[in-house]
Amino acid sequence: MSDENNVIGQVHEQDMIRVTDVTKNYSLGSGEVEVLHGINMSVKKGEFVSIMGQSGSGKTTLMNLIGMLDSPTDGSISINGTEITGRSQKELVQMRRKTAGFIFQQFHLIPSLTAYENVALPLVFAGEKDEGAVAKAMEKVGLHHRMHHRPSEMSGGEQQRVAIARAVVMQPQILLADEPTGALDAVTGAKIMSLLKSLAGEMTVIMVTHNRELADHSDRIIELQDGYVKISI
Ligand SMILES: Nc1ncnc2c1ncn2[C@@H]1O[C@H](COP(=O)(O)OP(=O)(O)OP(=O)(O)O)[C@@H](O)[C@H]1O
Repeated sequence: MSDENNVIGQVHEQDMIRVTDVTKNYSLGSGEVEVLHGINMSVKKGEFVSIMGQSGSGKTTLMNLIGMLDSPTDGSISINGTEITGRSQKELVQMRRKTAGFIFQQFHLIPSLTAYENVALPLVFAGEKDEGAVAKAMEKVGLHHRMHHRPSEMSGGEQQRVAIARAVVMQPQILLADEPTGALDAVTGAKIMSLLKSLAGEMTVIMVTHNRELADHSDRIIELQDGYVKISI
């Protein structure tokens, strides 16, 4: 694939995410395998972008790099104008805490904690106490009436809402969602999509999905194929 096909959008002052010539290799027993082959893309502040592509095309790998959970082998990534490549683990943890919120297909709530306590966790880890922020996040996801329920006492959709509240309680600039509706029925999934859509603008939302219908709710779709950007609509 030519470099031209691999360039998405123009570099722009308002870019929240800028990925430049990013490659990612994983070590595999005898050697290394390259799974991202020079990705170029940018996402504007407040934009809602879906990343699509077949299984193994590199969606989660790219998402983990943007979310500072992993580092590229080569190339550079900047978030809101700040270069994140070449940083120490400690710096990355700090930047991630301030900048990014994550949600996953499985909600990853702590079963023994109430909804309120689950949402408050990032504040606890940051050594902050802000009951107003927890209430505000719960309100944002429409779950202020479920504050004291435990995950087992909530539906899947409600649990994902709690996970979203936890992801946004620190007011991240970017919300990263990996198959956020994969464990939900179609109606519940559509409601979660509306919620994500309502959060975009206030923050930049990146969603990995296999579902084209869901991706159509976003502002733009970036499609990966075998570690290359295939198309951006
Ligand atoms: N830690 C790892 N070590 C070695 N190879 C890996 C590792 N993580 C991912 N890979 C490989 O990298 C490629 C891309 O994986 P990735 O999980 O990013 O794909 P994906 O598009 O998110 O797939 P899916 O839709 O199935 O989740 C795959 O071939 C995978 O086997």
